Amino acid sequence: MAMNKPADQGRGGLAAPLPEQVEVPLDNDPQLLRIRRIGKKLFDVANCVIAFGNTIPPQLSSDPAANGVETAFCHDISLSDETVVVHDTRRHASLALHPAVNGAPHIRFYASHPVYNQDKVLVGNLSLVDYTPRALFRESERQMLADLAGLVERELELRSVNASQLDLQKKNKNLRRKSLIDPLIGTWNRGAIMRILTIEAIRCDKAGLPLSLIVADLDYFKKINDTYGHPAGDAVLVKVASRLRSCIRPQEALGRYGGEEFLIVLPGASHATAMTVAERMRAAIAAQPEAIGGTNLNLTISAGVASTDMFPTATTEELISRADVALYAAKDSGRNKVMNATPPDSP
Ligand SMILES: Nc1nc2c(ncn2[C@@H]2O[C@H](COP(=O)(O)OP(=O)(O)OP(=O)(O)O)[C@@H](O)[C@H]2O)c(=O)[nH]1
Repeated sequence: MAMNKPADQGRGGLAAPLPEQVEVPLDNDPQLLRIRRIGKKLFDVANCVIAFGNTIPPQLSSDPAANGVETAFCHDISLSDETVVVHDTRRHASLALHPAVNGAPHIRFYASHPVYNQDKVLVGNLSLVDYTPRALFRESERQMLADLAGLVERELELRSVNASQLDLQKKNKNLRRKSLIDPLIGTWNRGAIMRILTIEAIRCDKAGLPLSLIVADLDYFKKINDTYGHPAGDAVLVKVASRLRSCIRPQEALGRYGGEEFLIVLPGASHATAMTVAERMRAAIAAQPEAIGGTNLNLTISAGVASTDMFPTATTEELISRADVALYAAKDSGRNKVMNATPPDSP
């Protein structure tokens, strides 16, 4: 019997402890199944098994190329960092005692080659199993077995690269999201809402649709801060943002334009529609007091509305400043009001 290294330990008696966190593929990974099928055909053996250090052996695999008993047998043998060839298992000290050797399906031949991950950590073995002993396992066959194990390693590497890429994409997405969202109230921040306004203005212009915007501002907010403290003021901003958000549709956007000033972009909305939305917002805030830190606070907003159907040639900046003028008119006329920006000669 020629053998490079005795496969004489059960899974519980590994010579070297397995790394805890080794990424291992699933047993029914299609790429690995393909490699196993090639191995089976190439070496004309009963089975080609890829056993990973920390996977549970699939006793009943759905894979037609796999045989549960042989797979379990290969999982029972400790990982080896060298090529192992057992020409006849009946003559091997410990394998001869294995139930799959001294009983059905009477495994007689076993060969394996180590599989490393990209960190050069031993993670598994690619093994061949057959029912008849083999007198010979040539050097060229050892080389082919090593090449096959190399294909498995390549798969692991690809898998790891894909996972890192996905992770990076996720992180980028989160970072991008963070750069667009106001950290306190969770609406678009000023930069993001301005970008949305620019994009929507171009889109509506091309489509021949109107575009409206609302600038809404909390009334007497300084008094809330002064009376109840800045954290209470922050809580008010969060609640108000939530009520405003409930008044708009998904294709409309709410952003924090300044401290307690909100910009709402309404693509496709006419001036009349925008006035209705702004009035709905005003009513939603004034409808009932907000409980902040055990105190019921009566809140109101004032709002100014400007639309391209009233100012067809206005730039987005001009529209905002028109809405701002209307907002201050609403403040001047007593607050808790909505005012519209109209051209000087309109009724
Ligand atoms: N708590 C809190 N306060 C803020 C924040 N940003 C701005 N403010 C405060 O908002 C207040 C705005 O005050 P003013 O501009 O006088 O407005 P106002 O008191 O609402 O008065 P009117 O708008 O005229 O009704 C200031 O006290 C700012 O410090 C914030 O993020 N959190």
